[in-house]
Amino acid sequence: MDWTEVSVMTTSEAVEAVSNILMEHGASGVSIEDAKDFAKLKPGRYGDHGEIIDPDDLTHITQGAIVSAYYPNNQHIDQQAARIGDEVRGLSKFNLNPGPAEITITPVANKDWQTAWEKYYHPVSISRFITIVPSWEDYQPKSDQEKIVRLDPGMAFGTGTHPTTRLSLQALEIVMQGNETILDVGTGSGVLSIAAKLMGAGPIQAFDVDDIAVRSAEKNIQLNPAAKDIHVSANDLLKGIHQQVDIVVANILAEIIIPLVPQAYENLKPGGYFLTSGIIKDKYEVVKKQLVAGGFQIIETLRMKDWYGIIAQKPKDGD
Ligand SMILES: C[S@@+](CC[C@H](N)C(=O)[O-])C[C@H]1O[C@@H](n2cnc3c(N)ncnc32)[C@H](O)[C@@H]1O
Repeated sequence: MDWTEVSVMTTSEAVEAVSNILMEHGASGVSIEDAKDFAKLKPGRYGDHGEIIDPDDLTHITQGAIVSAYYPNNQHIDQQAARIGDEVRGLSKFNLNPGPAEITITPVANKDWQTAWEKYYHPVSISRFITIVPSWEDYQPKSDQEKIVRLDPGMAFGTGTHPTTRLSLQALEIVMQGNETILDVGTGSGVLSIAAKLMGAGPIQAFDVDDIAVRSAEKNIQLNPAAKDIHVSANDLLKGIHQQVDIVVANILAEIIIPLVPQAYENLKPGGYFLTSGIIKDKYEVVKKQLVAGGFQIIETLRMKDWYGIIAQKPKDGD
């Protein structure tokens, strides 16, 4: 498989947010070159191979930062890179300086990357019952209880291996008992909706603001016949949606979860759960505060590496 490297020229302060944007677009990891890191290097320190380092001898950028990610080639990469650029420039709304936000696209046709891709997409047991299997892998469940989600993530986020997806699946497993109605906001590859269906959910509606994600989720639903009645559509969060469901699940960046809080509250039955993930450590307190201010009770916090997920509940009548 051929790959494309997408690099973003930004500022040191925006590195984390830009990395999140690249991950949201389906990257499995990012590499960061930050001028600040080079500035911290002291002459005479030992390098990885025992050599003495003189920072002046290293080729490096002298200002700002470059965040790069790799995506499998597809015909939408130019549009996707343009959207990444727009989102990076949009960081100024959150008082983060995006810097030049210049995007560079470089094709990478390299066998090593192919190996990395295959290594990354082996079947992965994501929770007690759910195993995610790449659509091209032959895999037989090891027990009757093991539920298989077949996925071809393409350019949409949601291979199942990212900690934020795992936290969302764990939260679903904790609250679900069967037949719940669910709204999946920011469905990406559709992974959470499909897994929820296999865990016995009732009607599910999945939304994503990105048309590529909507198409990817629809394709993945077809790969999983048990999930064929999931309804996917393009929508900005839950704008214009007025329902009364048992669960709203959203694995989206903290900044985007905040405007979703009142919409989720409105769309939940009393006693319904709002499951949020995609919350990086620094943003956990802010999101928690917004949930409480929005009327939710915090039931449980889940954590994996630097990522947090929150199980919040709309109070039952009389609570
Ligand atoms: C981190 S990915 C999560 C994908 C998948 N649900 C998972 O858990 O792996 C976040 C998704 O939210 C979508 N998204 C971002 N902003 C959104 C918005 N305002 N409304 C709906 N979806 C949005 C992105 O396009 C992306 O597919």
